[in-house]
Amino acid sequence: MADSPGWRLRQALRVEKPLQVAGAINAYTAMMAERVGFRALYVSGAGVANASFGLPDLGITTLNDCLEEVHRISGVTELPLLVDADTGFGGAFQIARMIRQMSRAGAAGVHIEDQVMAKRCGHRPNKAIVSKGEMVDRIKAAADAREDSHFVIMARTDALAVEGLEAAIERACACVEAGADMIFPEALTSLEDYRRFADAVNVPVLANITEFGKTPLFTLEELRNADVSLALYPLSAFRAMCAAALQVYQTIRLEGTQKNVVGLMQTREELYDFLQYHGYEQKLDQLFGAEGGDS
Ligand SMILES: C[C@](O)(C(=O)O)[C@H](CC(=O)O)C(=O)O
Ligand SMILES: [Mg+2]
Repeated sequence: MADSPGWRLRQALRVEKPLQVAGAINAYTAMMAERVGFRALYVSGAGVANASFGLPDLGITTLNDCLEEVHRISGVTELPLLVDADTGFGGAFQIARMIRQMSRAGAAGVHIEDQVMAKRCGHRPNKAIVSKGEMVDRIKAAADAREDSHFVIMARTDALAVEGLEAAIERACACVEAGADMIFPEALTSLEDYRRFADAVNVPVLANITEFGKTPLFTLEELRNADVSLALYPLSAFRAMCAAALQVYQTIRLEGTQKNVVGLMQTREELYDFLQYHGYEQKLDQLFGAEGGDS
């Protein structure tokens, strides 16, 4: 399908390398990320769990929880959305159903990982992974379920921490063979390892540049030199929003006024600009006349 979200994600990879993929914790931040020029957005599994449900990223949230975010975000942006589908949310038929529902909700692609269903954050210790065979089956089920051939199936492997580099690369290659369009090697620690993956798999490789994890905050230039095709910032804006929110709450509580933290805030004018508030207002006036409301 020309001009489907999947097609747009593949196009974006052609114009930008590494393609910067910005985590959007909700519909409004997606609009801001689009406005500053990102060409692709990300719906983080950790983000859905943490921000929408106040839960840790331990495989507790469901496909529907995630789909709801995808719906909301795809409703306000034309940018292609890469979505974190964790372990696929079930067995082969559930993975197939997940792919169709993600696609219908407006996703451009998903990544599915090889952790066991009771998953952990990729940058935490004691991860357990399924066998290579089981992971390959997840990818086969996903690739087979596509209704739009451009919809992107990205295989994420968490195997580095469990089985080492060679085994992780072998898994990634098996996933490509099974139909994965792109590879997400999780929690790598060196540029050299990214290069090894990129050389071996021959499909685009994503680097997850998440803060406070195992992967150093490599620059775009460094990633480009390691032949990385996508640079992901899954929770960067969310972490900053949380720190600012905490500061505002603490200040109001302690000082009895928010005067000292107003500088941290986005103004009403900026908010309305991103939302195109005045355009809506004009529409109202045009439809129903200008009298009657507050300004
Ligand atoms: C990319 C990730 O899967 C996510 O859900 O955003 C997380 C990010 C994080 O916890 O920093 C992961 O790397 O497991
Ligand atoms: Mg995740």
